[in-house]
Amino acid sequence: MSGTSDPKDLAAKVESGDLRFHELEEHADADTAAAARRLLVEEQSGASLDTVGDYGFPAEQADSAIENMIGAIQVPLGVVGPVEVNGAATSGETYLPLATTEGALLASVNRGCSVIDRAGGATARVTKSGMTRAPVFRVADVAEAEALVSWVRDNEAMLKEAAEETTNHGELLDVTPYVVGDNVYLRFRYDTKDAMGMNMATIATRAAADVVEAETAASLVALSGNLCSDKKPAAINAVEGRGRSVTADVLIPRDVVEERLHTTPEAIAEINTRKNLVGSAKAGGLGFNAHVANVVAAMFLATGQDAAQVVEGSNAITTAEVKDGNLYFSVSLASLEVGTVGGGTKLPTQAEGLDILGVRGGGDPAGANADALAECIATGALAGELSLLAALGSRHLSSAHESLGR
Ligand SMILES: CC(C)(COP(=O)([O-])OP(=O)([O-])OC[C@H]1O[C@@H](n2cnc3c(N)ncnc32)[C@H](O)[C@@H]1OP(=O)([O-])[O-])[C@@H](O)C(=O)NCCC(=O)NCCSC(=O)C[C@@](C)(O)CC(=O)[O-]
Ligand SMILES: NC(=O)C1=CN([C@@H]2O[C@H](COP(=O)(O)OP(=O)(O)OC[C@H]3O[C@@H](n4cnc5c(N)ncnc54)[C@H](OP(=O)(O)O)[C@@H]3O)[C@@H](O)[C@H]2O)C=CC1
Repeated sequence: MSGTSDPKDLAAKVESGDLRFHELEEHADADTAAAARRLLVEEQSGASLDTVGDYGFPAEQADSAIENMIGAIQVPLGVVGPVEVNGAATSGETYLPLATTEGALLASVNRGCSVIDRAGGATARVTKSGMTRAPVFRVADVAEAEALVSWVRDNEAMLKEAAEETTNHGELLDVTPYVVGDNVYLRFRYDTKDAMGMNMATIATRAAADVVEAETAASLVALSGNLCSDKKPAAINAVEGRGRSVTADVLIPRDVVEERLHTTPEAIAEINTRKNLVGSAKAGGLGFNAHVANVVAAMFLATGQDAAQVVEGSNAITTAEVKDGNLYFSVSLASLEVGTVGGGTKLPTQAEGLDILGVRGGGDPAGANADALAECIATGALAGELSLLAALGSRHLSSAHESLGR
């Protein structure tokens, strides 16, 4: 990079057609480039961007996270807890970082955490792991489709070798074919360790798709054929999982439910059945829960995850049962796509969010940090479900949002 450190000079060159709006980082440092774009946007829109331009990290550090940068949006960040997470990858008391603009949300999750803590903590486990990419191939007819499926079954090792040549950490776990007429979808599933893995899986699948095209009659139509399925509501993720499948549960003594949540185990179990299970079934929903997306979104923002994948993160089922008079409560997130390396996790504020949980960077063994993050998010989701169902039981939902959320 060489050139000017004057944003006005840069902006003038864009206006005169000498420089392109998206190439300013080639002619100035990233902060100057962002300042020049603000000037251009302010002039065009009449907006004042002083606050957007008042960000607390060098713009250069956001280089791999955004193009056409003009500044940063600041979302308030808070914590709930500390709460005891008894996971396989993490254990002990931890604060959970949540970034949100929804008043009452942290109060609610905090209440849930305090109840979980009084019950001895949440147990959390990742039960399945794998990031998927499913290219679609065109074949001549059903006979050729079947031939491709057979070839894939016989040659998975060849595909694995090609895919894994593109990555030091990723491992191809399996390839599942789906046939629809003359379309063949190959759903590649990878262990992406501590990375969320969508770039890693896409690059590896491209290499494997080249082998499929070279060795069979199939023709690649699109590297993503939507059976992956990324950033869209899809039953395949709810059933088969994507990213981490993670479950958290807790057994809460009756007196804690009554004293801290102002309701009973029976009321929470009934609400869960009639609302989260029957209500969601009637609505044709995929999320048999109350507001898992709230905690997933807030913890995703706080820790640098890809916000669009909250779609999959909300594929969760909440269960509630009265056991010997006490409340057994669980939440199972089928497709939680999380990483502690790569993507937005590299940004300074998000990396500090990961530090609160002690999971920044690669884990030992690789994958352990992303597993721990999944266990923490599942615990937060458990707390949120518990508190909201209790508020519905004690009829405190609207009053809570009158006093805290407006
Ligand atoms: C608001 C509460 C917690 C009050 O509940 P409460 O029991 O009256 O509160 P409290 O004053 O007795 O305090 C109990 C604990 O709550 C926490 N707490 C309490 N206040 C705060 C605060 N200001 N800041 C931080 N933490 C707070 C804190 O842990 C505290 O313990 P302490 O530390 O005092 O021993 C309760 O009424 C509640 O949880 N309401 C539910 C609100 C909620 O869950 N909203 C979620 C968003 S709803 C939505 O977006 C989705 C939806 C609803 O559309 C989905 C659907 O269709 O279901
Ligand atoms: N391409 C696409 O279609 C899509 C991309 N995205 C974006 O993809 C990004 C996330 O992709 P992702 O692949 O996770 O991240 P990156 O593309 O940032 O790659 C992360 C890299 O970190 C390296 N790495 C270092 N230590 C570890 C470790 N302990 N475990 C795993 N990997 C490690 C790996 O290199 P190596 O592979 O050499 O081992 C890995 O490929 C996000 O920015 C997201 O927004 C989102 C959806 C779709």
